[in-house]
Amino acid sequence: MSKRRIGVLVMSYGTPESLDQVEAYYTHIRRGHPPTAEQLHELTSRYEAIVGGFFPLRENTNKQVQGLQETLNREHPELEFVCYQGLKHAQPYVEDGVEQMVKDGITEAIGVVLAPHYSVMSVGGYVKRAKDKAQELGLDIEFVLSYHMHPKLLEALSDRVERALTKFDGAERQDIRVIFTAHSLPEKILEMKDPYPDQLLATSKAIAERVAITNWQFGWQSAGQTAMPWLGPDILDVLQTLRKEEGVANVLLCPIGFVSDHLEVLYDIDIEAQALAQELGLHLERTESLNTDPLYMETLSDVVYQKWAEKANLS
Ligand SMILES: CC1=C(CCC(=O)O)c2cc3nc(cc4[nH]c(cc5[nH]c(cc1n2)c(C)c5CCC(=O)O)c(CCC(=O)O)c4C)C(CCC(=O)O)=C3C
Ligand SMILES: [Fe+2]
Repeated sequence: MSKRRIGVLVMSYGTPESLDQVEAYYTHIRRGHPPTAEQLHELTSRYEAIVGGFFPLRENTNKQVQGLQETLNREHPELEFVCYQGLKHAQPYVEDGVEQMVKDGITEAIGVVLAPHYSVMSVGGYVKRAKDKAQELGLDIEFVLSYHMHPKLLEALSDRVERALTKFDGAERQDIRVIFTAHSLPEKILEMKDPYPDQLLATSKAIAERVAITNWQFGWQSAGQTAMPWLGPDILDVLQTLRKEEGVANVLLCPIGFVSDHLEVLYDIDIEAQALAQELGLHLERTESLNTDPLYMETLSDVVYQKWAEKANLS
Protein backbone atom coordinates (compact mmCIF):
# COMPACT_ATOMS: atom_id res chain seq x y z
CA MET A 1 0.00 0.00 0.00
CA SER A 2 1.33 3.44 -0.77
CA LYS A 3 1.93 5.87 2.06
CA ARG A 4 -0.43 8.71 2.92
CA ARG A 5 1.04 11.84 1.31
CA ILE A 6 0.99 15.17 3.11
CA GLY A 7 2.06 18.44 1.55
CA VAL A 8 3.94 20.92 3.74
CA LEU A 9 3.92 24.54 2.65
CA VAL A 10 7.06 26.05 4.18
CA MET A 11 6.76 29.82 4.07
CA SER A 12 9.55 32.36 4.36
CA TYR A 13 10.20 36.02 3.62
CA GLY A 14 12.15 35.51 0.39
CA THR A 15 15.15 37.41 -0.93
CA PRO A 16 16.17 38.55 -4.43
CA GLU A 17 17.93 36.03 -6.66
CA SER A 18 20.39 38.57 -8.04
CA LEU A 19 21.21 42.27 -7.80
CA ASP A 20 19.06 43.14 -10.81
CA GLN A 21 16.03 41.70 -8.99
CA VAL A 22 16.34 43.93 -5.94
CA GLU A 23 14.01 46.53 -7.47
CA ALA A 24 11.24 44.04 -8.22
CA TYR A 25 11.61 42.55 -4.73
CA TYR A 26 11.47 45.95 -3.03
CA THR A 27 8.47 46.93 -5.17
CA HIS A 28 6.67 43.78 -4.02
CA ILE A 29 7.42 44.56 -0.35
CA ARG A 30 6.03 48.04 -0.96
CA ARG A 31 2.76 46.56 -2.31
CA GLY A 32 3.46 47.49 -5.92
CA HIS A 33 4.95 50.96 -5.32
CA PRO A 34 8.47 51.10 -6.79
CA PRO A 35 11.15 52.49 -4.44
CA THR A 36 12.83 55.81 -5.23
CA ALA A 37 16.31 55.61 -6.78
CA GLU A 38 17.75 56.55 -3.39
CA GLN A 39 15.84 53.85 -1.50
CA LEU A 40 16.84 51.28 -4.10
CA HIS A 41 20.48 52.30 -3.88
CA GLU A 42 20.39 52.13 -0.09
CA LEU A 43 18.94 48.59 -0.03
CA THR A 44 21.26 47.38 -2.80
CA SER A 45 24.32 48.60 -0.94
CA ARG A 46 23.21 46.81 2.22
CA TYR A 47 23.00 43.55 0.25
CA GLU A 48 26.41 44.26 -1.30
CA ALA A 49 27.93 44.84 2.12
CA ILE A 50 26.90 41.60 3.81
CA VAL A 51 29.38 38.84 4.26
CA GLY A 52 28.89 35.39 2.80
CA GLY A 53 27.45 36.23 -0.62
CA PHE A 54 24.74 38.69 -1.56
CA PHE A 55 21.61 36.72 -0.75
CA PRO A 56 22.37 33.98 1.79
CA LEU A 57 18.71 33.72 2.80
CA ARG A 58 17.83 31.88 -0.40
CA GLU A 59 20.26 29.02 0.17
CA ASN A 60 19.52 28.96 3.90
CA THR A 61 15.80 28.63 3.24
CA ASN A 62 16.42 25.89 0.65
CA LYS A 63 18.46 23.95 3.21
CA GLN A 64 15.90 24.44 5.97
CA VAL A 65 13.10 23.20 3.74
CA GLN A 66 15.13 20.15 2.73
CA GLY A 67 16.14 19.53 6.36
CA LEU A 68 12.52 19.69 7.49
CA GLN A 69 11.41 17.22 4.83
CA GLU A 70 14.16 14.78 5.80
CA THR A 71 13.37 15.10 9.50
CA LEU A 72 9.63 14.59 9.00
CA ASN A 73 10.13 11.49 6.87
CA ARG A 74 12.76 10.04 9.21
CA GLU A 75 10.56 10.53 12.28
CA HIS A 76 7.34 9.35 10.62
CA PRO A 77 8.30 6.63 8.14
CA GLU A 78 4.66 5.51 7.87
CA LEU A 79 3.81 8.81 6.15
CA GLU A 80 5.22 10.67 3.18
CA PHE A 81 5.79 14.39 3.72
CA VAL A 82 6.54 16.53 0.68
CA CYS A 83 7.73 20.09 1.35
CA TYR A 84 7.02 23.05 -0.92
CA GLN A 85 8.35 26.56 -0.58
CA GLY A 86 6.12 29.59 -0.53
CA LEU A 87 7.85 32.96 -0.30
CA LYS A 88 6.26 36.26 0.72
CA HIS A 89 8.10 38.60 -1.62
CA ALA A 90 10.00 36.46 -4.17
CA GLN A 91 9.44 33.43 -6.38
CA PRO A 92 8.17 30.84 -5.75
CA TYR A 93 5.47 32.95 -4.09
CA VAL A 94 3.16 31.53 -1.40
CA GLU A 95 0.47 31.10 -4.08
CA ASP A 96 2.92 29.26 -6.38
CA GLY A 97 3.67 26.76 -3.61
CA VAL A 98 -0.03 26.04 -3.10
CA GLU A 99 -0.59 25.70 -6.83
CA GLN A 100 2.33 23.29 -7.20
CA MET A 101 0.96 21.07 -4.45
CA VAL A 102 -2.38 20.83 -6.20
CA LYS A 103 -0.67 20.10 -9.55
CA ASP A 104 1.25 17.29 -7.87
CA GLY A 105 -1.97 15.73 -6.63
CA ILE A 106 -1.58 16.70 -2.95
CA THR A 107 -4.99 16.77 -1.24
CA GLU A 108 -4.06 17.53 2.37
CA ALA A 109 -1.47 20.01 3.57
CA ILE A 110 0.00 21.79 6.56
CA GLY A 111 1.45 25.29 6.37
CA VAL A 112 4.27 26.57 8.58
CA VAL A 113 6.29 29.81 8.59
CA LEU A 114 10.04 30.04 9.20
CA ALA A 115 9.44 32.55 12.00
CA PRO A 116 8.51 31.34 15.51
CA HIS A 117 6.34 34.26 16.70
CA TYR A 118 2.88 35.19 15.45
CA SER A 119 1.90 38.66 14.35
CA VAL A 120 -1.07 39.48 12.17
CA MET A 121 1.41 41.54 10.12
CA SER A 122 3.94 38.75 9.65
CA VAL A 123 2.71 35.15 9.97
CA GLY A 124 -0.90 36.30 9.58
CA GLY A 125 -0.07 37.71 6.16
CA TYR A 126 1.51 34.48 4.92
CA VAL A 127 -1.39 32.41 6.22
CA LYS A 128 -4.04 34.58 4.64
CA ARG A 129 -2.45 34.36 1.21
CA ALA A 130 -2.01 30.59 1.43
CA LYS A 131 -5.56 30.08 2.72
CA ASP A 132 -7.09 32.18 -0.06
CA LYS A 133 -5.22 30.28 -2.77
CA ALA A 134 -5.96 26.89 -1.19
CA GLN A 135 -9.65 27.72 -0.97
CA GLU A 136 -9.69 28.76 -4.62
CA LEU A 137 -8.11 25.45 -5.64
CA GLY A 138 -9.97 23.25 -3.16
CA LEU A 139 -6.91 22.15 -1.14
CA ASP A 140 -7.40 21.10 2.49
CA ILE A 141 -4.77 23.02 4.51
CA GLU A 142 -4.20 23.80 8.21
CA PHE A 143 -1.59 26.11 9.68
CA VAL A 144 0.94 26.18 12.50
CA LEU A 145 0.64 29.74 13.83
CA SER A 146 3.57 29.90 16.27
CA TYR A 147 6.07 27.68 18.04
CA HIS A 148 7.97 30.18 20.15
CA MET A 149 7.88 28.06 23.34
CA HIS A 150 8.75 24.69 21.84
CA PRO A 151 11.27 23.06 24.22
CA LYS A 152 13.67 22.15 21.41
CA LEU A 153 13.64 25.68 20.05
CA LEU A 154 14.31 27.04 23.55
CA GLU A 155 17.12 24.52 23.98
CA ALA A 156 18.74 25.50 20.66
CA LEU A 157 18.54 29.21 21.51
CA SER A 158 19.75 28.70 25.09
CA ASP A 159 22.76 26.70 23.83
CA ARG A 160 23.64 29.63 21.59
CA VAL A 161 23.41 32.18 24.39
CA GLU A 162 25.51 29.91 26.59
CA ARG A 163 28.20 29.60 23.90
CA ALA A 164 28.24 33.30 23.06
CA LEU A 165 28.63 34.26 26.74
CA THR A 166 32.08 32.64 26.64
CA LYS A 167 33.27 35.11 23.98
CA PHE A 168 33.71 37.95 26.50
CA ASP A 169 37.23 37.39 27.78
CA GLY A 170 37.60 38.42 31.35
CA ALA A 171 34.06 39.69 31.80
CA GLU A 172 31.91 38.32 34.61
CA ARG A 173 28.81 36.63 33.30
CA GLN A 174 26.51 38.90 35.30
CA ASP A 175 28.17 41.96 33.76
CA ILE A 176 27.20 40.98 30.23
CA ARG A 177 23.89 42.55 29.16
CA VAL A 178 21.93 40.15 26.97
CA ILE A 179 19.46 41.81 24.60
CA PHE A 180 16.88 39.60 22.90
CA THR A 181 15.77 41.20 19.65
CA ALA A 182 13.16 40.89 16.92
CA HIS A 183 11.99 42.85 13.90
CA SER A 184 10.06 45.92 14.95
CA LEU A 185 6.52 46.40 13.66
CA PRO A 186 4.29 49.47 13.48
CA GLU A 187 2.98 50.39 16.93
CA LYS A 188 -0.60 50.03 15.74
CA ILE A 189 -0.32 46.26 16.33
CA LEU A 190 -0.67 47.02 20.06
CA GLU A 191 -4.21 48.30 19.59
CA MET A 192 -4.97 45.15 17.65
CA LYS A 193 -4.05 43.03 20.71
CA ASP A 194 -1.44 41.32 18.58
CA PRO A 195 0.34 38.47 20.44
CA TYR A 196 3.75 39.30 18.88
CA PRO A 197 5.29 41.35 21.75
CA ASP A 198 4.10 38.93 24.46
CA GLN A 199 5.29 35.87 22.57
CA LEU A 200 8.73 37.45 22.12
CA LEU A 201 8.94 38.28 25.82
CA ALA A 202 7.87 34.75 26.73
CA THR A 203 10.68 33.27 24.61
CA SER A 204 13.17 35.75 26.11
CA LYS A 205 12.16 34.93 29.70
CA ALA A 206 12.28 31.19 29.07
CA ILE A 207 15.82 31.40 27.64
CA ALA A 208 16.98 33.67 30.48
CA GLU A 209 15.68 31.15 33.00
CA ARG A 210 17.34 28.24 31.26
CA VAL A 211 20.75 29.89 31.16
CA ALA A 212 20.22 31.49 34.58
CA ILE A 213 20.85 35.10 33.61
CA THR A 214 19.18 38.12 35.17
CA ASN A 215 21.03 40.88 33.29
CA TRP A 216 18.83 40.93 30.18
CA GLN A 217 16.28 43.01 28.33
CA PHE A 218 14.34 43.07 25.09
CA GLY A 219 14.96 45.45 22.16
CA TRP A 220 13.49 46.01 18.70
CA GLN A 221 15.55 46.15 15.53
CA SER A 222 15.26 46.94 11.81
CA ALA A 223 12.27 49.29 12.08
CA GLY A 224 11.04 50.74 8.79
CA GLN A 225 11.56 54.38 7.83
CA THR A 226 7.96 55.49 7.66
CA ALA A 227 5.92 58.32 9.13
CA MET A 228 4.02 56.01 11.48
CA PRO A 229 5.59 55.07 14.80
CA TRP A 230 7.28 51.66 15.18
CA LEU A 231 7.74 49.61 18.33
CA GLY A 232 10.75 50.65 20.39
CA PRO A 233 13.21 50.97 21.97
CA ASP A 234 15.42 50.40 18.97
CA ILE A 235 18.59 48.46 19.75
CA LEU A 236 20.77 51.27 18.38
CA ASP A 237 19.30 53.66 20.95
CA VAL A 238 19.59 50.98 23.63
CA LEU A 239 23.32 50.56 22.94
CA GLN A 240 23.85 54.33 23.36
CA THR A 241 21.92 54.45 26.62
CA LEU A 242 23.62 51.37 28.03
CA ARG A 243 27.09 52.73 27.33
CA LYS A 244 26.51 56.36 28.19
CA GLU A 245 24.06 56.13 31.08
CA GLU A 246 24.48 52.70 32.61
CA GLY A 247 28.19 52.16 32.02
CA VAL A 248 27.63 48.77 30.41
CA ALA A 249 30.70 47.49 28.52
CA ASN A 250 29.61 44.07 27.23
CA VAL A 251 26.51 43.34 25.20
CA LEU A 252 25.26 40.12 23.64
CA LEU A 253 22.53 40.42 21.02
CA CYS A 254 20.31 37.41 20.57
CA PRO A 255 17.97 37.86 17.57
CA ILE A 256 15.23 35.41 18.60
CA GLY A 257 12.79 36.70 15.98
CA PHE A 258 14.92 35.39 13.09
CA VAL A 259 15.91 31.84 12.23
CA SER A 260 18.46 32.41 9.48
CA ASP A 261 21.47 34.46 8.50
CA HIS A 262 20.14 37.24 6.31
CA LEU A 263 20.15 41.02 5.92
CA GLU A 264 18.67 41.87 9.34
CA VAL A 265 21.31 39.77 11.07
CA LEU A 266 24.32 40.15 8.78
CA TYR A 267 23.81 43.86 8.11
CA ASP A 268 21.60 45.39 10.79
CA ILE A 269 23.48 43.63 13.60
CA ASP A 270 26.89 42.58 12.28
CA ILE A 271 27.62 45.80 10.40
CA GLU A 272 25.35 48.59 11.63
CA ALA A 273 25.06 47.77 15.34
CA GLN A 274 28.68 46.58 15.43
CA ALA A 275 29.93 49.90 13.98
CA LEU A 276 28.04 51.82 16.65
CA ALA A 277 29.42 49.52 19.34
CA GLN A 278 32.99 50.16 18.13
CA GLU A 279 32.34 53.87 18.22
CA LEU A 280 30.99 53.62 21.76
CA GLY A 281 33.76 51.32 22.91
CA LEU A 282 31.35 48.48 23.63
CA HIS A 283 32.22 44.81 23.26
CA LEU A 284 29.32 43.51 21.17
CA GLU A 285 28.71 39.89 20.22
CA ARG A 286 25.69 38.11 18.79
CA THR A 287 24.41 34.58 19.01
CA GLU A 288 24.68 32.35 15.95
CA SER A 289 21.58 31.94 13.79
CA LEU A 290 19.62 28.68 13.92
CA ASN A 291 19.87 27.92 10.19
CA THR A 292 19.65 24.10 9.94
CA ASP A 293 20.33 23.26 13.59
CA PRO A 294 18.86 19.75 14.07
CA LEU A 295 16.95 21.03 17.11
CA TYR A 296 15.27 23.65 14.92
CA MET A 297 14.49 21.06 12.24
CA GLU A 298 12.97 18.84 14.95
CA THR A 299 10.94 21.76 16.31
CA LEU A 300 9.43 22.35 12.88
CA SER A 301 8.90 18.65 12.31
CA ASP A 302 7.11 18.29 15.68
CA VAL A 303 4.74 21.19 15.13
CA VAL A 304 3.90 20.17 11.57
CA TYR A 305 3.24 16.59 12.61
CA GLN A 306 1.15 17.65 15.63
CA LYS A 307 -0.98 19.92 13.48
CA TRP A 308 -1.52 17.10 10.99
CA ALA A 309 -2.34 14.57 13.73
CA GLU A 310 -4.91 16.95 15.28
CA LYS A 311 -6.60 17.30 11.93
CA ALA A 312 -6.40 13.58 11.09
CA ASN A 313 -7.98 12.65 14.43
CA LEU A 314 -10.86 15.00 13.90
CA SER A 315 -11.78 13.81 10.43
C1 LIG B 1 8.13 40.92 11.20
C2 LIG B 1 9.13 40.86 10.07
C3 LIG B 1 10.06 39.87 9.82
C4 LIG B 1 10.28 38.61 10.65
C5 LIG B 1 9.27 37.54 10.32
C6 LIG B 1 9.43 36.95 8.93
O1 LIG B 1 10.51 36.45 8.60
O2 LIG B 1 8.44 37.04 8.19
C7 LIG B 1 10.80 40.27 8.66
C8 LIG B 1 11.83 39.52 8.07
C9 LIG B 1 12.56 39.88 6.94
N1 LIG B 1 12.54 41.07 6.27
C10 LIG B 1 13.40 41.03 5.20
C11 LIG B 1 13.66 42.07 4.29
C12 LIG B 1 13.00 43.31 4.23
N2 LIG B 1 11.93 43.71 4.99
C13 LIG B 1 11.54 45.00 4.65
C14 LIG B 1 10.48 45.71 5.21
C15 LIG B 1 9.63 45.29 6.26
N3 LIG B 1 9.77 44.14 7.04
C16 LIG B 1 8.73 44.06 7.96
C17 LIG B 1 8.53 43.05 8.92
C18 LIG B 1 9.29 41.87 9.04
N4 LIG B 1 10.31 41.46 8.21
C19 LIG B 1 7.90 45.19 7.74
C20 LIG B 1 6.63 45.50 8.52
C21 LIG B 1 8.46 45.96 6.71
C22 LIG B 1 7.91 47.24 6.10
C23 LIG B 1 7.21 46.99 4.82
C24 LIG B 1 5.96 46.13 4.98
O3 LIG B 1 4.99 46.60 5.59
O4 LIG B 1 5.97 44.96 4.53
C25 LIG B 1 12.39 45.44 3.60
C26 LIG B 1 12.28 46.78 2.90
C27 LIG B 1 13.39 47.69 3.23
C28 LIG B 1 13.58 47.87 4.74
O5 LIG B 1 12.65 48.35 5.41
O6 LIG B 1 14.63 47.47 5.20
C29 LIG B 1 13.30 44.39 3.33
C30 LIG B 1 14.41 44.37 2.32
C31 LIG B 1 13.98 39.72 5.16
C32 LIG B 1 14.93 39.21 4.07
C33 LIG B 1 16.34 39.63 4.29
C34 LIG B 1 17.23 39.14 3.19
O7 LIG B 1 16.88 39.22 2.01
O8 LIG B 1 18.34 38.68 3.52
C35 LIG B 1 13.47 39.02 6.24
C36 LIG B 1 13.78 37.60 6.66
FE1 LIG C 1 11.26 42.67 6.74
